[in-house]
Amino acid sequence: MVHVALTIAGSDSGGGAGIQADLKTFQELGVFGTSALTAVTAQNTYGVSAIQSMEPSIITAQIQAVKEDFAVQAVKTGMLFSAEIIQAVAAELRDSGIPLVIDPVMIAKGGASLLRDEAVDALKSALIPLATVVTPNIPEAEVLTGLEIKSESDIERAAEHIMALGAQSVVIKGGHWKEAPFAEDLFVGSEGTRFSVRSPWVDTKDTHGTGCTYSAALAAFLADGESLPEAVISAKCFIHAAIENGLGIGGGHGPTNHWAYNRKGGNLMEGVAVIG
Ligand SMILES: Nc1ncnc2c1ncn2[C@@H]1O[C@H](COP(=O)(O)OP(=O)(O)OP(=O)(O)O)[C@@H](O)[C@H]1O
Ligand SMILES: Cc1ncc(COP(=O)(O)O)c(N)n1
Repeated sequence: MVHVALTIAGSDSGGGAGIQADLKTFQELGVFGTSALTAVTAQNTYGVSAIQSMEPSIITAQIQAVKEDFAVQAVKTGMLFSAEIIQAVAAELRDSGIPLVIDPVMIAKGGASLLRDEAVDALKSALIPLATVVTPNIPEAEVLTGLEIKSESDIERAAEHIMALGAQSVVIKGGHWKEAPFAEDLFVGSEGTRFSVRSPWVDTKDTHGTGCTYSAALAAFLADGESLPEAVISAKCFIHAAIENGLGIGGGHGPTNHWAYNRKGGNLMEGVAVIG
């Protein structure tokens, strides 16, 4: 049976992040990708030059159209931009019973804001409580928790804080913590499940869309029936292969390689280790 996943996210004209990255990832992982577009960005590997968000009503209509026709097995959210959009998305996902990956996208690599400041409260109160898993990077975890993250114990404290907002589990991604010996993500789940997944650092500027690609892979592996801890490990393998085999296109922060995982045979743990 073909599994179906839904991404609710913004468009990146440059194709490396956003809904484009999500659909490429779903496709590579054999999951049928559907989408609800929240915003259009004019964007390339140098940055974002314009943003136009969608009316909440057309976002609601897209989600309903997909849900009415398909048995959606996992949903991921990316760029949501405003409190109104977050409320509209939350209304459609509440009580849906579908595993939900929330990537709390806030700032694009070039510095553009993809979430209005006043929308952070809505994210925390309306959407995060619905999450199967929330996947902040370290700056996003700082905004969500109000904590300054400077150490491993700060990362653990931030994870607990996000769980206290009502999320079932959290992955704090370590891609921005360059002083750490590994690119290491911490998973904290219900009933005390806790482990880290690490890979060697890849020395590259081509990391545009890593967060989107990672959370889309996590949703795809969940749609495919993996348990949450399994999907967290598999998604790390997918993103590590994608970063390690960069495409070398674009003059700024280039996209990652969505083909790499399968071209290297899929289901690979190469370089990835689970700790704890
Ligand atoms: N240079 C790198 N080498 C290896 N792994 C990396 C590197 N950069 C990020 N990662 C991994 O990529 C995934 C995404 O992490 P990151 O913290 O970069 O997310 P993000 O900040 O949401 O993405 P972006 O910076 O593109 O917005 C994580 O699994 C992280 O460990
Ligand atoms: C439309 C859109 N959505 C999300 C991101 C962030 O990308 P990421 O955090 O994956 O690099 C982006 N640059 N553009």
